[in-house]
Amino acid sequence: MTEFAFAPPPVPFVPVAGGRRFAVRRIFCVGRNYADHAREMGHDPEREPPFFFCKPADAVLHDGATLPYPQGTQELHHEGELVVAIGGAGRNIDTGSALGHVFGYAAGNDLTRRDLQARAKALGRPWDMAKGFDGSALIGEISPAERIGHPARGRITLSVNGAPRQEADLADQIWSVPEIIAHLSALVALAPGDLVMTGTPAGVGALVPGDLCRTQIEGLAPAELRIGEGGPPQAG
Ligand SMILES: CC(=O)CC(=O)C(=O)O
Repeated sequence: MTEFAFAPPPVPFVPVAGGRRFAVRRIFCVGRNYADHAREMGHDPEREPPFFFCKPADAVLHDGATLPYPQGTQELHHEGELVVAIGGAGRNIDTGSALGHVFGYAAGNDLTRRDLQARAKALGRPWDMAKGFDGSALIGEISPAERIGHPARGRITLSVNGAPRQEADLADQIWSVPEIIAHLSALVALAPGDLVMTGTPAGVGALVPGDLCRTQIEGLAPAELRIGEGGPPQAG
């Protein structure tokens, strides 16, 4: 058998409640999925179909991790989000069967280098370097759908050092989880290991070294990270 030129990298994973690991394949993110957040970013929520961007699988950060303040930015922002873990393959999935492709749910934080994003938007360039940097995808422990069902409503909050910054209800999402899966699977074939970060409510804001940032969603394990001084990410 032909050998690899170097040892294959470790498989990124997210812990699952009860002890297993969810191997991460890809991370998709939905943009502007809460009307109030779309408005705070200067957009009209009524007229826009969902759009997607990606983060690398190895951008995953576990609950309890310290993220050294990322390089290349002066404006690191938090975005608390519901994360959907895909457990069943499919494309062109209809909304009626979409939930059958879901393995479970987690709380997460779509960390964003807002200054780089603003520059990319102004120049009509991709968001990859604003959204897909090392440690940019905090994903909390996954609760399997077979245990908790499929949360269509419930409080989602994000706090920094205990002070509330973001608060909404999952029912406020413009596009529901089945609709997101239907739209996304019309663009790519979904597969077990894919994660979908489903968008953030209003109230995004800056994080600085020393901050403790916690995303909490009713019925799910919280996802927390601390911001450290600059340097490579450290495991949780
Ligand atoms: C404007 C954004 O940063 C998009 C996004 O990540 C979200 O709405 O969530």
